[in-house]
Amino acid sequence: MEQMDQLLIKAQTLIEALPYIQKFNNKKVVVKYGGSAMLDEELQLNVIKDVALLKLVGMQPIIVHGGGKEISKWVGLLGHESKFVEGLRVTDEETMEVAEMVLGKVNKGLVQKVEQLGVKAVGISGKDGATIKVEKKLVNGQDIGYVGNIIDINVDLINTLIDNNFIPVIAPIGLDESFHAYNINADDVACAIATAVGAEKLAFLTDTEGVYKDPEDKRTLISVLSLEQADELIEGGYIEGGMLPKIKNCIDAVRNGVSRVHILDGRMEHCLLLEFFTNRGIGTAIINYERLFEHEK
Ligand SMILES: Nc1ncnc2c1ncn2[C@@H]1O[C@H](COP(=O)(O)OP(=O)(O)O)[C@@H](O)[C@H]1O
Ligand SMILES: CC(=O)N[C@@H](CCC(=O)OP(=O)(O)O)C(=O)O
Repeated sequence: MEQMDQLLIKAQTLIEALPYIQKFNNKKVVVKYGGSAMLDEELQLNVIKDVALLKLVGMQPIIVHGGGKEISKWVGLLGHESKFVEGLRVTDEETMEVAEMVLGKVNKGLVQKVEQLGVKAVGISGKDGATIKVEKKLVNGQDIGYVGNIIDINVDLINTLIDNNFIPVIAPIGLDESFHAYNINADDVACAIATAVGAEKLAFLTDTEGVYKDPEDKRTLISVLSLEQADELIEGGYIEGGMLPKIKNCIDAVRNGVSRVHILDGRMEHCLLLEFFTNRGIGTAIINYERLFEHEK
């Protein structure tokens, strides 16, 4: 009897997913995968299984990955210390070389895992097909090296891959007008790509439950954040380090028409499936209330 109950729960879970599967059918969804949630191989496989499932039920997922912690590890092994300004890595010529090597390895590792599950994937960086065009990014007027500010996304290659049933897996590297390689914050890439392809949803998988009002107090997790509240949190100094570019990107993506932007805990098993296919909101959703009401009219 107990076994029968468990089977019924499984069936109910599938039924609960049905409206979401219909809603997102043929829709592009961008998954940004980064942080220490990437370092654990088993966790990585679970995240990739979720993305493969999104693909198999008819969505068009695009993975944009980071690898910041892995880059810092290798910069350290070479005897240097990583420096960041407003969450962005100061990138000299040597660091750029390390970043390209590490991100290339991370990229192909993710592709390998998707392929292992019988789903087609192609790993690219923003260099391929001139997908990501950048200029040098200045932070408060400060030159922090080969750090790119995205000025254009060419969606041709991404769309060709999707049209041919591949999941594009994208590393955060771009080219400037003289074809020099630049390191780009992966959150910037996810946001720019989600906007350029007109994604229905953008999910950031990171190493925190979501956004806290007070990062020291886990009870202050915010489930839904309006654009105005997000601006206030930034101005109030509640958002620090790598969360700063993430939230700024969430705000940009929502302002530029991506309907749903979520920050999820990539360390939580199957957080993507729970977010996509159940009524239980997890993590933090960043919402444009005006557009939400427009939708409902
Ligand atoms: N208000 C906040 N709420 C949640 N996390 C925050 C906040 N302010 C700063 N953070 C930090 O931001 C980190 C996530 O950003 P980051 O390390 O860049 O992630 P990723 O590598 O996945 O892009 C968290 O681990 C946390 O330490
Ligand atoms: C300019 C810049 O900061 N680039 C990032 C690119 C990788 C990244 O963003 O990785 P996560 O998403 O895992 O943090 C870096 O070098 O760390």
